[in-house]
Amino acid sequence: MTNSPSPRASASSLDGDHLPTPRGTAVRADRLEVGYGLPVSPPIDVTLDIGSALAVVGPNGCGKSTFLRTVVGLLPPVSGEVLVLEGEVDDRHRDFRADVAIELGDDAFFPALTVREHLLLTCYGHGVSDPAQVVDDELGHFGLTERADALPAALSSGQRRRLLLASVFARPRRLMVLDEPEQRLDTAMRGHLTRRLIEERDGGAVLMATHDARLVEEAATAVLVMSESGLRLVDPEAGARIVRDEL
Ligand SMILES: Nc1ncnc2c1ncn2[C@@H]1O[C@H](COP(=O)(O)OP(=O)(O)OP(=O)(O)O)[C@@H](O)[C@H]1O
Repeated sequence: MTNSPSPRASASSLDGDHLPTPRGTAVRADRLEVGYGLPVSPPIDVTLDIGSALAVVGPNGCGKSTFLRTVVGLLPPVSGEVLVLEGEVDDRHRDFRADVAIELGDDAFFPALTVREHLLLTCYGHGVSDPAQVVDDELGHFGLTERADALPAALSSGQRRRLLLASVFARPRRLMVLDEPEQRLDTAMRGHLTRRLIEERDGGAVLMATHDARLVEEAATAVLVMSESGLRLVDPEAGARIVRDEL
């Protein structure tokens, strides 16, 4: 661990002092090396504040998913340290799972539960107070109302993706961790997701890996550019340009 503060991916650090004061730290990585026995990227130093959204971009295989998997406790750090919501990363701990909503692109469904039943189950598991209403709202947001009684096998791949994203938004959370949430979504739904992620910054934080320049430009407050040669923290406009022109 270093004594110097890690680069801060908060809106305020990149845009001046006119934005609301952050309310706590969502993710802090200190000289964090991620990988599978051996590191797959240079050490990561970054701080993501509540009220901010960090997009992680870079070419295929640079370690974006591996970083996200380490942040949510699915992989141990190779070296260095990561703190989530100012505490240890431990996905066995109920508080950690209550605070951190994860969508890493793994299609995992109960084959005999409908779309609505999947969302209700998520709400019950997280103690949502008005599950029926929340589920109706998310079905509407993600364009699944007409498919609410369908089984996963009867959905299109984009609709399955919408269900996974709806599950993340249906439950309480302080930090959202998303791996390429734009995958398999049509343009309209990508726009809708972008708006939801912007709203998420009101009291929450978002950490996402993405290859979508528009999502970077509109939904992120800072961008971590990963590459073999090193890591850079840039503003969303520069990050979107890098995604469009260099990746
Ligand atoms: N389970 C694993 N065991 C060993 N190496 C792995 C494993 N999963 C991924 N890797 C390797 O780790 C490196 C980083 O992979 P990672 O999935 O984090 O990349 P990424 O930046 O998310 O790529 P993409 O843009 O393709 O999603 C790659 O070289 C990959 O081959």
